[in-house]
Amino acid sequence: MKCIATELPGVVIIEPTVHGDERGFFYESFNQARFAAAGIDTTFVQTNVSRSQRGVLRGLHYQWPNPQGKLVSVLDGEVYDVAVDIRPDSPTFSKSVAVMLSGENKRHLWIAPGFAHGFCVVSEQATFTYQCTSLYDPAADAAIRWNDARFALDWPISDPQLSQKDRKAPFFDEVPRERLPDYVP
Ligand SMILES: Cc1cn([C@H]2C[C@H](O)[C@@H](COP(=O)(O)OP(=O)(O)O[C@H]3O[C@H](C)C(=O)[C@H](O)[C@H]3O)O2)c(=O)[nH]c1=O
Repeated sequence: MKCIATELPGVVIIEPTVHGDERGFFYESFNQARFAAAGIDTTFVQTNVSRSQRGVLRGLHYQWPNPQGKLVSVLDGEVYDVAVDIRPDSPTFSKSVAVMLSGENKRHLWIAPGFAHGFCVVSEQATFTYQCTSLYDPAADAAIRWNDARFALDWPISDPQLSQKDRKAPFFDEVPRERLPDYVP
């Protein structure tokens, strides 16, 4: 597998080694030893799958307390995936990384705990799957408005289909400090 650093420490693009043969292909989506050797020493306790149609945008979401690290990828279709540093004390606060993830490129994105995450679907359909380092905690589940000008995200769609929760998500400046992740160097 190949790891590609991004401008955000804690957000890493991973390209798995794909084993193709006349039947199709095989790749390891996660291998604890290989990830640890690459500096991502983690395990996962929950795997999620969501399916969305073109134009759907899910995000920007995070958990605090009980933040989740996420290893995200697309099984089929294509999404524009975004991780945003929302930790006020972080040296890279308010910076973001955007990556195209697709069933074709098989790219994964590791997003350490403390970042907000979101994606929008640019194919007819997309099956999105991600492993989390901590369990879903509805009381800690939080969202920030997808198009908050503070983060200047360059979404490839302008009028996304949003959940009710995401339509009403607060802007960053409306979120009390205690509901934002702490920066852990
Ligand atoms: C996240 C989650 C949700 N749910 C239930 C709660 C709702 O009844 C339903 C849909 O939840 P929600 O609208 O929050 O799902 P998404 O909008 O896809 O949220 C996710 O999408 C963004 C991109 C993320 O990175 C987060 O992991 C996650 O917030 O699934 C669960 O039962 N377990 C879970 O772990």
